[in-house]
Amino acid sequence: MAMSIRPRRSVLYMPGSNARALEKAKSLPCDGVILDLEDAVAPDAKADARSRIGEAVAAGGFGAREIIIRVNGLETPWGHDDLAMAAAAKPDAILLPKVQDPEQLLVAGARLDALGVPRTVALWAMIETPLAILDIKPIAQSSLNPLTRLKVFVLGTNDLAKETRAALTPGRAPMMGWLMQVLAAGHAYGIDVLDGVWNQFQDTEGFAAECRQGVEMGMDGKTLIHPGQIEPCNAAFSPPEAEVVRARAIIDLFDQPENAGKGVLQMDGRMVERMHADMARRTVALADAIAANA
Ligand SMILES: CC(C)(COP(=O)(O)OP(=O)(O)OC[C@H]1O[C@@H](n2cnc3c(N)ncnc32)[C@H](O)[C@@H]1OP(=O)(O)O)[C@@H](O)C(=O)NCCC(=O)NCCSC(=O)C[C@H](O)C(=O)O
Ligand SMILES: [Mg+2]
Repeated sequence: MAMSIRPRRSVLYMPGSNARALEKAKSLPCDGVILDLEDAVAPDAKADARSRIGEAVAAGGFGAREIIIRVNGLETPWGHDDLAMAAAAKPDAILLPKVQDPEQLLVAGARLDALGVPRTVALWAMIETPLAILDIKPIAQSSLNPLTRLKVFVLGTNDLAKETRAALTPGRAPMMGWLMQVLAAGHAYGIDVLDGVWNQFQDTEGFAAECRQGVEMGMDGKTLIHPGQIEPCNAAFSPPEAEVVRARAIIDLFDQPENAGKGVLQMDGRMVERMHADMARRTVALADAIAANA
């Protein structure tokens, strides 16, 4: 059966207070856009930003890009108004900051149900506190309850650095264990995991290295802060053409009638098992979805 997959290679944050940036979102080649009401928007600008985002999302025009609204936490003075705006605007997803307990997702999900928001509007969770890392399995497991609408984890490496006092270094050695824990928990429950942002947006080499590292770790994509990061990020997170060709060959090999009952075969001197055919189907589905959105 054909696998369906939503590319989330490049997901760009835009401050909701920046009208020009919101308009730009309609033409940028990113897979998703996070319209931010949280950290990128000063307290005095939050009400205006909320109205601007509500109007922009309701008006549409974003094409195949996935539209996500990042609200303020429901424990802040702005969170409930943000959620009500997002409920009315119906983006593809609502991103909750600083999730560190399944209860936060259950509360937000129940509120969206009460507001009559269809469950096709997902909840995404920022993982950016030490408690979230320590409790990542129950948070991921809560996605089994449809009330939570949980589909994606977004790593907030800046907040994680602030809260843990770990340094954000090239190579990210101090954080690697935590990031891999989030990936293991997310992927165990079918949740996509998006890497954190690279702050030094003019350092293109450092950014490319961090993208490559994210791919090797198993990230589904990366969150971005500047339009200049989109194309290199898309390139890094797209399966290379040679890998797609090989993936199609593995699928064809297992589809041959003479191989129907076989669990292991050889191709070009390499062992391939049915698990490799499953991985190949994912690669092909991702490549096809990227091509369909191009
Ligand atoms: C980082 C920036 C403040 C840099 O802004 P600026 O100096 O204006 O950049 P440029 O002059 O190079 O901009 C060139 C043009 O591109 C537009 N632009 C810039 N950034 C964006 C963007 N994010 N989305 C859309 N368009 C953008 C500029 O308007 C210029 O356009 P034009 O005038 O037509 O030429 C800035 O890039 C920025 O604000 N970035 C986003 C910051 C943000 O959203 N931060 C919050 C999310 S990060 C975070 O919180 C992660 C997590 O929670 C954690 O804890 O880690
Ligand atoms: Mg943060």
